Amino acid sequence: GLGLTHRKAENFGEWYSEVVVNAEMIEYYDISGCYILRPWSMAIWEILQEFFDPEIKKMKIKNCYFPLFVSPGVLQKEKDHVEGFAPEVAWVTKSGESELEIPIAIRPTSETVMYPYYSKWIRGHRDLPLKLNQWCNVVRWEFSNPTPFIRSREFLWQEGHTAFATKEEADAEVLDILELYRRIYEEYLAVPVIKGKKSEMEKFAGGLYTTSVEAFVPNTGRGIQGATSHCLGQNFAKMFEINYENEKGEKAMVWQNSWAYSTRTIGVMVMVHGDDKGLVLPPKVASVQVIVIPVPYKDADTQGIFDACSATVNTLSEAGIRADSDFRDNYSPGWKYSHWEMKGVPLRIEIGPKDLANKQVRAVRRDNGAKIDIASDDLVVEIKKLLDNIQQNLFDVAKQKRDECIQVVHSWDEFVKALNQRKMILAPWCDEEEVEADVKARTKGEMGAAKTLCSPFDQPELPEGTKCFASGKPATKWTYWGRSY
Ligand SMILES: O=C(C[C@H]1NCCC[C@H]1O)Cn1cnc2c(c1=O)CCCC2
Ligand SMILES: [Mg+2]
Repeated sequence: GLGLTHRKAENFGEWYSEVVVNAEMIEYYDISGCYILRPWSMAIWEILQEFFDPEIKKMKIKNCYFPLFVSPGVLQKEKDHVEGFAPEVAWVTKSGESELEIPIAIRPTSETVMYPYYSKWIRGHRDLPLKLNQWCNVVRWEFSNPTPFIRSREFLWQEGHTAFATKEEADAEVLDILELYRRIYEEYLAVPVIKGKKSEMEKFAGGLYTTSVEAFVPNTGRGIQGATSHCLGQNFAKMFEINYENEKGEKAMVWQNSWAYSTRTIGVMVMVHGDDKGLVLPPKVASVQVIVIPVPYKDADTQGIFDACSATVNTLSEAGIRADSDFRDNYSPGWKYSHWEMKGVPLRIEIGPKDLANKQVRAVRRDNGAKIDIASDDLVVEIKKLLDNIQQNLFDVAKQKRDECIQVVHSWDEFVKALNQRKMILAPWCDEEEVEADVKARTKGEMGAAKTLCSPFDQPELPEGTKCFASGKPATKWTYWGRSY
């Protein structure tokens, strides 16, 4: 039949895999960890791109495209950048039958591809700021459990790479980009996120500091890094000799940022909003916001019903609403209801003989199943209101569920208890790296260890004398901890 065989609350992993396939978002591929993005999910990626790309263009960031291949020399150039990641780098070693003289890496990220040319292009202060972005794919040969959208060996992302004369400019841009990432999650995907700073252990090793938006999946009790915006400081400038002659004629190194969001955003949305009927799409990212379904009745005016459906689609489309109809005569209305619910379409419109006679349509909400009769004359206004309401409701429900998962703790025992209750834990911490390492060691297990997710910019009051939950030393900041993806 049409329905899912796994329930979200019972077998999350199987439920998720089934939803992304049954909603026609993903097709599994014969190479492990690689997935086909079908139009239903590609459309979401494009909608997010249509928001983000104009926004970075407003910031005078320009798109470019660098090669997929990285020569080994530069990849190894920034030691702490690559050492921890080396096993994930995929290499081309042959062409046809012949071995390549020198193996070539496939980009896992593009710092080392781009920065030798930043060094060449940035000579004087007039060459700054240099602000480039590229929309591309990257390859990371991950070994831990591959999951569509969330962890795949190839994924799509944008990666921004900017260079400034001053740290102040870099610091400001880090936060401007992070706000765009928050908007992607909260305004488009209806997923609540927390903005914060990564710990020294969790930050991008090659950088100065990392900020991120952190999401949370209540069903698994795991945090997930939604997107990152790093200040690289002058680390890469030193490594790749990216310096310039400043106004005073002195040689100075640039200050750099790099920032990315990826197709992982789509997986987070599926996990947060999906239910036992399948995908639930926030209207803002739904390629079809309204599906119109005729409900013919044996001797009733079938042509009239089909005409009313076409007119409804046209009226909505002209008003800028993404509407479509399902006129297939080889499926029953009931089958169609289940099919479009599985695909997560936010609103269904049914038109049967009674609706026709009463010059109305019946709208059914995907988020809460509510049925609403709408006079055809009020169609556009009422449908727009419903779509806005669905968008807001999905966010509110997700935020309420996420907030219920947040647990404030003050001691180790409370921490362990909350961890076992699959919570997102807010704890006072001394911010010492070896203490984080110790927490990881003490919480190691088949569910994975606890780690810091971020230290929220929005810090609660930290009373004088508050102790670190893990070390008992004086706490210096509130930090979110949890198991993660
Ligand atoms: O990619 C980044 C940092 C940075 N890259 C550019 C966009 C923003 C941000 O993600 C971190 N990183 C993650 N994963 C890997 C690498 C790596 O540098 C390098 C080698 C293989 C795997
Ligand atoms: Mg990784």
